[in-house]
Amino acid sequence: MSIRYYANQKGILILTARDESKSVIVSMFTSKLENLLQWIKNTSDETSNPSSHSYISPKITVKDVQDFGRSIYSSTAINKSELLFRIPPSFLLNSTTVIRHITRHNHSIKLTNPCYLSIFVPYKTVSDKYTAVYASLSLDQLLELTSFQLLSLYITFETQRGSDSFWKPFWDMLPDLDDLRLTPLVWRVTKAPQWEHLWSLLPRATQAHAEKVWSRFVHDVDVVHQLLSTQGLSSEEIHQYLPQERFLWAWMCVNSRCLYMELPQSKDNHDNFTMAPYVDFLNHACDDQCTLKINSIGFQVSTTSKYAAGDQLFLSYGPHSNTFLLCEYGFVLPSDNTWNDLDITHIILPLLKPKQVDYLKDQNYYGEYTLNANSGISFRTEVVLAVLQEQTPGESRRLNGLLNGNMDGLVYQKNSNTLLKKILEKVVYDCDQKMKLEYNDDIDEFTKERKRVIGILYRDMKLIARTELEKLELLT
Ligand SMILES: C[S@@+](CC[C@H](N)C(=O)[O-])C[C@H]1O[C@@H](n2cnc3c(N)ncnc32)[C@H](O)[C@@H]1O
Repeated sequence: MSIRYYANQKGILILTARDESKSVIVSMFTSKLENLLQWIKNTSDETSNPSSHSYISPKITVKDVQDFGRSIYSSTAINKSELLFRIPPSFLLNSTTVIRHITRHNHSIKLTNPCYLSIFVPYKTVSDKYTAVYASLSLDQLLELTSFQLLSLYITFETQRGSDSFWKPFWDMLPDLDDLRLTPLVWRVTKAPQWEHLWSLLPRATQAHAEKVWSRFVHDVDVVHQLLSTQGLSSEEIHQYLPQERFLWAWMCVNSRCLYMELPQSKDNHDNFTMAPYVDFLNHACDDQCTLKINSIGFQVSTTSKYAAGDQLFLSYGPHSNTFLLCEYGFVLPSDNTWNDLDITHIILPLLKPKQVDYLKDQNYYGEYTLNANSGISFRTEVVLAVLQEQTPGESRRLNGLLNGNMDGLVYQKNSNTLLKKILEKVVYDCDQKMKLEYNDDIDEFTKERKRVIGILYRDMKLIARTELEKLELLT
């Protein structure tokens, strides 16, 4: 249970705590935040020894608000291009720092790469059953894990080490699993009430994305379990060291809070990320409102626009549709997500004849037929609508002209528009049935919320279909 502040329309924060128990929760939040600041040796003077101190602008504050969770607000006006945070490398959680901390417990490993040696680790460390596992792991075994697997394993272990973990102040400010309750992966792993039904209600494209997240998670669980079994742990012990819900929570914290950062020892781009205390309180908005810079003195965030006192500060996590945001982060933008798209692949594929399928596969245009909220139909969609008009597409000069960019495709437009109109009318009809979920009255609060976001996804899809239909009507 966490206390919330409610932002009114002007973004002014109103604390709703009235009774004493709620005030206790508020003061716990404040003291955990202070611990975090103390731990990262915060200074509000950006000139003082930047290589070891974190800088947190004195013009910002963290609040826990409804619908957003912990969020960063300006406490006074902030200009464009002002530095907001600088977190030094030793306080960033990524595969470099984790390997440095883990190998501290294994005296036979000598790290030589300078990227590890500049990381601060406490001289005194407490030994326990978790550090005994660290001590048994070789550097090769650690380097074989993806950053994702390594960080999820480490967070799961370290959070069970309580105050003996160097990172405790950071763990204490991570969200609860309940805060991530809208994520389909979380419903599925925790077997939430009606999860199978909820899963079946998801739009196809969202369901497909949620399946991919599930497969990634299951794969990571398998890899980490296998690693621990090679260290001599029985399967019962593995479940004690890595309780499923705690691992899920750690995995979701990594997934929803990782920021791109190139790391010297990473095997591929997926490993290039870090978690950054305090910076990770920034919520997402479509427009890029902050900019990131990474160098030897750490991870730095500056503003790209002005803020008035009381504004919430945002960072764009990337060009993400609501499907992506829900599956990966556990939230949706209720309106104006310019990256939303409508996937009509499942309606188009059954219309294709074998020769058309072969042609599309040959040309790498098979599947992923979408319309975007802003830019309308994608080129892939335009191509497939043209291919549907060709009996022997491989022999069509006009089709090849369209694909090579030598022809504008006008010759196909009339029939493409007629077919697209029928498809979009079907989408609108289907969405009309499902959008009502946004206003469901399920008696279980969490199920109600989950259904509400599914309803929003259908509303998003209908909006794109209707906008495109209006454009088509103007053309006829
Ligand atoms: C990097 S964290 C941001 C801090 C987070 N609010 C917290 O309480 O710790 C990312 C998480 O914040 C929440 N979040 C981010 N942007 C949001 C938004 N625009 N609306 C609602 N929730 C958002 C989601 O739960 C997401 O998984």
